[in-house]
Amino acid sequence: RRPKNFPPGPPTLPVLGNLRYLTSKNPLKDLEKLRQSYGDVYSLFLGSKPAVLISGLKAMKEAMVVKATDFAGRPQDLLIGDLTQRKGVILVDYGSLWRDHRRFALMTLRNFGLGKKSMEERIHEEIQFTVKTLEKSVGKTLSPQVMFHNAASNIICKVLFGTRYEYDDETLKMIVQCFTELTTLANGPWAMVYDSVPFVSYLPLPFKKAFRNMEMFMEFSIRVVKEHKKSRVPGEPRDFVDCYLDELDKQDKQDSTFSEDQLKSMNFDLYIAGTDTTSNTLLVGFLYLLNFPHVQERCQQEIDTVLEGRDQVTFEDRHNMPYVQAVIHEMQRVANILPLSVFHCTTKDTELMGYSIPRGTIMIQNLTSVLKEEGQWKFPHEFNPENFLNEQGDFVKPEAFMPFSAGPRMCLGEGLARMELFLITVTLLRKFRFIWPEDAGEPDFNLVFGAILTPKPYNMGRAEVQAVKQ
Ligand code: HEM
Repeated sequence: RRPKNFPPGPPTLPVLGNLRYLTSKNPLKDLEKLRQSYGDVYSLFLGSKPAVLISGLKAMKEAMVVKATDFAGRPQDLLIGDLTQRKGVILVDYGSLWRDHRRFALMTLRNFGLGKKSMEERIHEEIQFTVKTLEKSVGKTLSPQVMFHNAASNIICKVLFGTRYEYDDETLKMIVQCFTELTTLANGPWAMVYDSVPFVSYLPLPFKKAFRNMEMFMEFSIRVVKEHKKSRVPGEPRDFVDCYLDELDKQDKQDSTFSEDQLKSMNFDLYIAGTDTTSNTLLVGFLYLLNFPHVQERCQQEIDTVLEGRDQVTFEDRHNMPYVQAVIHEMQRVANILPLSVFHCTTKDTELMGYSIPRGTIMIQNLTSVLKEEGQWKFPHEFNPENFLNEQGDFVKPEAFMPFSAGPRMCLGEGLARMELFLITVTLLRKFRFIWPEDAGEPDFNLVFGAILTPKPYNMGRAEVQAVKQ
C-alpha cells in the first residue's frame, strides 16, 4: 500500500511489488512509459520496498539541490550495501563517516593535482601506453574496449597505489575479473531476488560468488596497504594510500571515522567508480567520432590550430577549444553512462513536488530523462555538439548537463574524469584518424543496459586507425 500523499504508481502485487513492469531488456524504456502515465515523480515497489523515481530537470533540482540533504542518504538494505559492508564512501549513508571521507577524498585528489599539473603528468604517462597500442594497430583493426579500460584502470591505480600494471599482469587480470563478475551479479536478477525477498541471503545462491569476489579484492587491498606501511615516509605521501595513512597518524583515535578497514574500502570504491565510467564514456564517444568524420575533422583542425608546434596538450588548453569541449560534453550526454545514478534515500520525512515522502524511501534519479529532456536541449535525441555551443560558437553548458548528478552526493571524481576525457581524446585525435571500416556494416548506437550503459562490443572491435602526419 502507498502511504497517504505518496507519489502515484502502478498497482502492486504481493512479494513482487511492481517488478513485472520492469521486464524488458531495457528498463529505461519501461521507466519512461511509466513517467508518461504517472508524471515526473512516481513510485514503484521493488519487491516490498517502495522507491520513488525522479525525472526531468525541475524535479531533479528540487530534490538534489534545493532539498539536498533530505535526499542525500543511501539505502542500506540492498545486496551492494551488504557486499561493501556499508564502508567506503559511495554506499555509506548520510552522516559523519561519509562526510569525513568524502571531504578527505576530494581534498586528496585535488592536492595530487586535480586541475593541476601533477595529475596531468600521471594521465599523460598512461596515454603514452594507449598511443603505443594504437601505433601497433595502424592499418589494422583493434578492439578499443580493453585499451580504454586499461588506461582508465591504470590512471586510478597510479592515483591510489602509485603503481600501473602491464596489460597482461596477473594482478590486473584478477582485479578486472573480480569487478566484472561483481557488477554482473549486482545488476542481475539474483540481486533483485536478494533485495526483494527476506532471508534469502542465507541460502547458497549465485550471489555468494559476489561475496567471494569482494573478499578477493579486499585481500589485494590489504596487501597494498601492508606494502605501503613498510615503504612509506610519513609526511611525504606518494599516493592516496600514503595520504590516508598520514591522516590516520593525525586522527584522535576515540571519535575518528578513519581506520585501516575504511582505507581498504576506499580503495575499492574509488577504483570501481573511476574505471568503467570513464572508459565506457570514451568507448561510446569514439563510436560516434568514428561515424561522424566531419566532427572528428573539425576537432582535429581546432586542436592543430591551438597546439601549433606543441606536442603535448594541457588541460588549460580546453579554454581555447570550444568545439572540442562541446564534442566531449556531447559524448558524455549521449553516453549517459550511469542512467539511474546511484540510488539515494531520504534522510527524513520530506516533500517533493507536493508529494509526501517518508524517511528511508529509496530515491532513483532518472538521469536519462534530464540528459535527453525536450525543451532543455537543441537536439535532445541526436549526437550534435551544437547542444553545447551558442550562436557565437562559444562553449556553453546547459543546466540539464548532469551526467555526474548534482547536490552533495554528486560524483567526487568529476575533476579527474573531465581531465582524463579531455587529455585522452585530444591526444588521440592529434595523432590518429579513426575510421569506421566499410565492411563493419551500420553502426549500432543502442547501448546495453546495466548499472553502467555500454556499447555493443562488436561494433567497436573493427575500428581502423591511421597515423596523422604532423
Ligand atoms: C565519466 C566518468 C564518471 C561519471 C559519468 C560519474 C558519474 C557519477 C554519478 C552519476 C554518481 C552518483 C551521484 C549521486 O549519487 O548523486 C557518482 C558517484 C561517485 N563517483 Fe563518479 N563518475 C565518473 C567518474 C568517476 C571517477 C574517475 C571517480 C574516482 C575518483 C569517481 C568517484 C565517485 C565516487 C566516490 C562517487 C560517490 C560519491 C558519494 O556518494 O558521495 N567517479 N559518479
